[in-house]
Amino acid sequence: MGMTISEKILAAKVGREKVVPGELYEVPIDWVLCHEVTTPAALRMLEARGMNRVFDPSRIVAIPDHTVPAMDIKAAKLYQKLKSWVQEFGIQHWFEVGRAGIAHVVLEGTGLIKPGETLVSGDSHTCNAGALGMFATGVGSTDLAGAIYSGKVWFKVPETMLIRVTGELQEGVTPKDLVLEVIKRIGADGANYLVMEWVGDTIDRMDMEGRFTLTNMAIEAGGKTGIIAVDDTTRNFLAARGVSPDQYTEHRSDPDAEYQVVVDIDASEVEPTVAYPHIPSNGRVAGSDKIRVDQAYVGSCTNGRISDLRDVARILRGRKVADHVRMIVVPATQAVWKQAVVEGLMEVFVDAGATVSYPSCGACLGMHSGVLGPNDVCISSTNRNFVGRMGDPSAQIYLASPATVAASAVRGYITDPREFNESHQAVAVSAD
Ligand SMILES: CC(C)[C@H](C(=O)O)[C@@H](O)C(=O)O
Ligand code: SF4
Repeated sequence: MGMTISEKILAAKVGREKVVPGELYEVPIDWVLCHEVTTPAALRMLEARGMNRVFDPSRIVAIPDHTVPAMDIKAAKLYQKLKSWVQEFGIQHWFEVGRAGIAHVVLEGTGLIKPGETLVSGDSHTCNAGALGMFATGVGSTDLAGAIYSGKVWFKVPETMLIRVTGELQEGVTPKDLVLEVIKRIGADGANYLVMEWVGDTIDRMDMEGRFTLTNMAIEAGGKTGIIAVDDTTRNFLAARGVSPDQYTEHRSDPDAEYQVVVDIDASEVEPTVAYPHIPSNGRVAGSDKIRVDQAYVGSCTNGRISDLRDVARILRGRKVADHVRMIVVPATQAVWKQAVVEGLMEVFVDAGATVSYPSCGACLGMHSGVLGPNDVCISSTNRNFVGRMGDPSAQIYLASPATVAASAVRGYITDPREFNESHQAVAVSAD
């Protein structure tokens, strides 16, 4: 029996020919990502036990992102705790506020993390990096403390769910719609402790940004992580960041690898999908119901990349956000922010009546820059719509693609973005 890509990565790391799902291993970790929300607790755990050390300062990446620039004194203290630790231990990869953004998106583009490697962080969306053909997963503060101290984490080798996607996505339908459709089909616990491995010609044609959106949301189906094998798209993405193939190991699943379950998706049947409150698996076709929105939010580690901002600008260009809607666009990183300036997207947002906020997690987790009030209705390009996630518990969060968020902002109610497709517009004009 062959092995899956994730089994091969774990086997290589523990120095064995083969690993089998269910086995427990202490796995060497190549990279530990630290942000200011969960790392301080791990550090305090180590300090309390007189174990205050780091396994390798060159293998730790520290990026404050959730509560920065600090919006209150508590946040300022979390940031200070992370930064003083970075300075004390000479953590090599420190990304200061103003030189970074959302940690997962910053990290994916650094050229530090590479195919075949292992990555952990005290953050559930660490699975994002799986699109680079690596084993990346979120851990709790205790495991994070262990990883910082020893460079190792215990894992039970997970089984894998194969998601096979074939065919063309329709115009106006994006990877976000695809992943919301998959989570709708399998359920919010459908991939519990499974690796979600994405294959098929749709994935082969997808750019890295779309692939990160897919692997990012593995945790929303309970997945241990998401993963996509290396191909030319991955190699070119890495080459653009100065990383050549001799610097990493490409693993791929054997044809006779064993999967716990296989999910087949015809991409051409996927529609713009909106996850209704209060769970990401509650998907329905965008525009099925006329739902008035108060806030339209574009950002997060799922959908705050430049291609997402382009999708939004395409719809907002020459149009206005509806009078009763406040629209907030949050570029995921400083690099995305700058690129949006260069491409003139910022002007489009401002002209349309949307505001732009600094790169951070912002309102994705109800921290700042767009926290929802009682009964607010928000259409959001983020990844979770749990009760109270973005603010008041009575607020309603609808998850969607950036295009759907933009279309809904313009109309003032949740709208199918295909209404803004060029072909659709042409038909509308000729019918006039
Ligand atoms: C703050 C952090 C622990 C949390 C996570 O683990 O995912 C956050 O990033 C989130 O998206 O809910
Ligand atoms: S952007 Fe949202 S989902 Fe991503 S790490 Fe930040 S809070 Fe978590």
